[in-house]
Amino acid sequence: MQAADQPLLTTKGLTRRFGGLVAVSNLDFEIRPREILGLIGPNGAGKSTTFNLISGFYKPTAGELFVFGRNCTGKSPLAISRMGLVRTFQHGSLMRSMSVRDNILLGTIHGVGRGARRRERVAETAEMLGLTPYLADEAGTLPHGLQRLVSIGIAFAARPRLLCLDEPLTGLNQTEVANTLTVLQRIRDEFGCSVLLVEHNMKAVMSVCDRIVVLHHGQHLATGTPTEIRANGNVIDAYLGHRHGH
Ligand SMILES: Nc1ncnc2c1ncn2[C@@H]1O[C@H](COP(=O)(O)OP(=O)(O)OP(=O)(O)O)[C@@H](O)[C@H]1O
Repeated sequence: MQAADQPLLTTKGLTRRFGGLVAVSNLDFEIRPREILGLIGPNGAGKSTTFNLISGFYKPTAGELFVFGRNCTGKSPLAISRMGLVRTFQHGSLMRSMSVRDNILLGTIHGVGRGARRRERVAETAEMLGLTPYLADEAGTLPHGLQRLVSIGIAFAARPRLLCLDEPLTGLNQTEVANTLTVLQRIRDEFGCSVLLVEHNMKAVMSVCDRIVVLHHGQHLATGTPTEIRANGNVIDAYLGHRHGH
């Protein structure tokens, strides 16, 4: 059993090179139970690379990755997702021609049980995300904001302990952003699930995250609460000074 306060994920010296370019350099950070952690940084800072490293899609050039206390360095995406770390993709993960119900059902393939249990899980997930009225609709016909929620629903239907979201707010209007942030808070508060949020919408990150990790040129620049990050001179110089309010 893991101690209640043991980090869900820890990286030690995580490094990824692409030829001569060091996309992520010697990165140490952790994700704690029941927290929404923002991962931010200017374009090219190394956020997506970090995201791909921790979900097993990229192998690190150096360094180690621990998931729930186990060394998972070099493990496959499937092995990592079966340990309870589930991710979404920047451009959505849904099957456009399938119903919302069948999309969410895809997220229950592993570890949920048989038919009735899976259907129950779909209903509970849809309720949680406000998708119940759309269960029979073809996913590709829904407004953009609802499609994003379906993608989150597919990932969350597996009831991960850590849900990793890659720019889930891109292209959403203000109402859709607010709605999605409420969903993320409920996922944390009601299910005790931690969330890793890679996101450019700074206002949203500042409002929803418990802690924020800032990358710059592949290097760790700062970690802190939103208040600490806002006041951090290095962050302001490197990033917020140019992009705050984006
Ligand atoms: N597959 C790859 N091959 C070569 N270089 C890559 C690859 N993926 C990323 N890079 C480079 O690594 C650096 C970090 O890129 P990454 O996509 O991780 O940054 P990011 O912070 O996610 O940027 P953005 O906010 O623009 O999505 C960039 O210089 C990028 O060009």
